[in-house]
Amino acid sequence: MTTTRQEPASDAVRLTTVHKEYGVGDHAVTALDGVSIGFPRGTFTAIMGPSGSGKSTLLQCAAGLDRPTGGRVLVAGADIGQMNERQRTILRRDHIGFVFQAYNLVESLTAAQNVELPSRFAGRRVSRGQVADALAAVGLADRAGHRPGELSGGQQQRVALARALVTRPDVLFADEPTGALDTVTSREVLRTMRGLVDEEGQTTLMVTHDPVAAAAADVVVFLKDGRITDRMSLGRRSGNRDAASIAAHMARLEA
Ligand SMILES: Nc1ncnc2c1ncn2[C@@H]1O[C@H](COP(=O)(O)OP(=O)(O)OP(=O)(O)O)[C@@H](O)[C@H]1O
Repeated sequence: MTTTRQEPASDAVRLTTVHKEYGVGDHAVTALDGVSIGFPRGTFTAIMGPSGSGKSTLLQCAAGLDRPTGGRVLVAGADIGQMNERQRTILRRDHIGFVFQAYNLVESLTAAQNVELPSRFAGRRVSRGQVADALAAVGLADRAGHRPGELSGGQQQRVALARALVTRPDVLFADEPTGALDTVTSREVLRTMRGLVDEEGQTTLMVTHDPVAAAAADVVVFLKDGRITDRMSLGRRSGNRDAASIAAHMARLEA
């Protein structure tokens, strides 16, 4: 594909003047209005913005779950706009991991079986060793045989993380991964996600409403009315101070 040559080598995902409209005519809603941004490999980006600003739409377009109405999305060097539905499904299976607010674990299966099952359904076998490695990477090596009902909310979300990471995806997409968790378990999941970036170089994109969650990232991107308004680089993280600046920035956007 000739388009791949234009992708900077360091970006795992790149959006170029991406537009997304829902509906037509009088009912048309512009969810993304010319968004251009690259997500460098090995970095953790948080996407924030007021309700309806286009965060989930950006995530869905960047992950190949939805198609933009205009512009271009490159994931792992491939142009999503040039792909049919089947090719996008394969791209998601082989290159992308997802975590959502709801863990969506199967209650009757063990943690290890939950990690293994979706890949097998998608036609991609993962070995026992890969499952064990994924559980170890999220700090749950000793919980492989436990069922979801025997795990805390934070541990269940970490099983969902292991499930997303077992195929070693190029990019992990997380939509409000701590939205259903209390402060303590939320911190535990964020620490795990941060560790995966630092130790495994896991490129991660996370949508969140929570400034504390966003402070775990390297960069916070702010959206308003479908446009990127700002980008805050957190450099060496300083926890609460970053969360306070992020919250102040959000308050200005929502004013
Ligand atoms: N399937 C859809 N059909 C029509 N309009 C949609 C659809 N999905 C999103 N929208 C609209 O697109 C805009 C952006 O929505 P999006 O869900 O991306 O925002 P968000 O920032 O994630 O919001 P929230 O924080 O409330 O989840 C909103 O105006 C929303 O109403």
